[in-house]
Amino acid sequence: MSATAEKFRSISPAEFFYRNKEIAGFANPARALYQAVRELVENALDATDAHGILPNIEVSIERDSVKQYVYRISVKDNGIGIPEKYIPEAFGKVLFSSKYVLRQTRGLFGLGAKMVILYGQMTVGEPAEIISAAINSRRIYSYRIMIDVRENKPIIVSKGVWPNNTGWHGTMVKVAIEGDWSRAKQKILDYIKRTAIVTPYANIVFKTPDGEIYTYLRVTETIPPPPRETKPHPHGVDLELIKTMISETKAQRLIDFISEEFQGVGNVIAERFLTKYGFDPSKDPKTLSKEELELLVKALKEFNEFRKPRADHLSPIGAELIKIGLNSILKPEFVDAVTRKPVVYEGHSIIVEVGIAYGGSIQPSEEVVLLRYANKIPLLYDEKSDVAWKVVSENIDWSYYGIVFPAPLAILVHICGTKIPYKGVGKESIAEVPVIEKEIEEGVRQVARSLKLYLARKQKEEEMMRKAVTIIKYVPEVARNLAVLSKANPVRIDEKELEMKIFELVKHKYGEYLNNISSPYDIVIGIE
Ligand SMILES: Nc1ncnc2c1ncn2[C@@H]1O[C@H](COP(=O)(O)OP(=O)(O)OP(=O)(O)O)[C@@H](O)[C@H]1O
Repeated sequence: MSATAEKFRSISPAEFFYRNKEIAGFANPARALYQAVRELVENALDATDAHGILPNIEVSIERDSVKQYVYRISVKDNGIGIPEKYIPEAFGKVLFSSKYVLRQTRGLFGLGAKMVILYGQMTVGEPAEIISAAINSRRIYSYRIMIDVRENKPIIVSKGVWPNNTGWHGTMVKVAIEGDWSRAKQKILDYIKRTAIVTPYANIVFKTPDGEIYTYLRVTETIPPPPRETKPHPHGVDLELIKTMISETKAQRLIDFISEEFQGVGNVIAERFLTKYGFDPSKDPKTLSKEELELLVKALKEFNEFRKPRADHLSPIGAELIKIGLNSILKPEFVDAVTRKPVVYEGHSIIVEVGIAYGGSIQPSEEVVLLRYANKIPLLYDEKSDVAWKVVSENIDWSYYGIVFPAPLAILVHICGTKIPYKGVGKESIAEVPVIEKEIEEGVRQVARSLKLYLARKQKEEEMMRKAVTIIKYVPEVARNLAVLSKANPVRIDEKELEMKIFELVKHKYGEYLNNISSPYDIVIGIE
């Protein structure tokens, strides 16, 4: 038997994702349509709110009149735009991004927009169109682009330039892909709605292939402080990172390298650290041996006198905005939210935020309605494998908080940070990292306690109301009887007047529960 020789070759990142589109969320036409909208909307939001611009986002999906499986997606924003020289690669080279820095953005992998274009190319074959003007650009550029999968580079099909007379800035991306609107519709509508909940400062207009228009208008002009780039924390480094940092640093002494390139390290601490572990502070970091580098990484992770990672570069939504968002979209009877203090995960700060909404327009259901977010991205798939699901369904005993299912209860969990432990590049669920799980649990308990107080107060009010109503119910009768008895009395008593007098007495005692009741007759009708 003759063995055939194995054929070896390497493939480009574009080809890898072309072959494995499922791992990026493009498993079938329905999922792909959802994922495409998501990737483009997230880029639009990153280009606006992460730069302090109040977002105006227009999303449209149109069905091709002949090929019914073809959908044309267009997403337009008023963001910072893309400098012309980067447009082709930003949309035509897989793993090309402006977000490979330590900054809290929705985008992370340098993949999303390219996957949409690649998927469109595989299923429909039309080039994608990108129209963009960077801030202060005197021209608007338009590129029609395809991706050279083998070479992982953009193919520019055509290019246009216009004068930017109105000072417009922003980006519009148009791409045709195979989709399945009927199966994706609910998820896409949910996605847009959940995005609107955490961006109450955005205008979002969504035009569906059925000709419906969903509009989420800005309800506040308050926008979270934009995220800022930060430096790595010593506890988060590994051998590879330290090598890169050393190759890029301008510092010529170890002490300068440690104090300048890391966050949370001043000169004094850097010196104490280096002395403790026997490093010469004036040594050139570029001359460290392999063994010394290994020792340095171990020591950086171990030394516990560095300041904790800072979190002022992060951009949490904030409890007030969460409450505004939940109120305006879910219209509940009760809402509360909390932004927890930062915690540290592998040398990165993480902030967990939790919101709660109860009653009102929320439909009672057998389970908590869980609204999950990471860096302001709504996560809709793989709910059951997410750490937040574990917390609300396993760790919390809701009966302790006075909740009996079915209940009209929604919990919002937002995790933000420069490193999020997503379970995959599709960014749909978050791993069960103990420190994050604990924070979510504490946050949920905090807002659940506030709901419990509200429900207890409401129950007491209802009891008092019932009591007052029961008493008042008899007012007319007691008054009549008193009037009859008083007939023997020479002084004439007006029956009506007496009823009102007794009613006023009762109202005086229970007045705060009887705001809408001005006469005993209102009650008699109302209570049965
Ligand atoms: N609407 C937009 N406005 C401004 N810049 C954009 C826009 N869309 C994309 N870009 C630029 O193109 C780059 C590539 O986008 P892409 O969606 O491929 O990856 P990403 O957003 O960096 O990461 P991820 O794969 O996690 O979404 C972005 O980093 C950004 O610089």
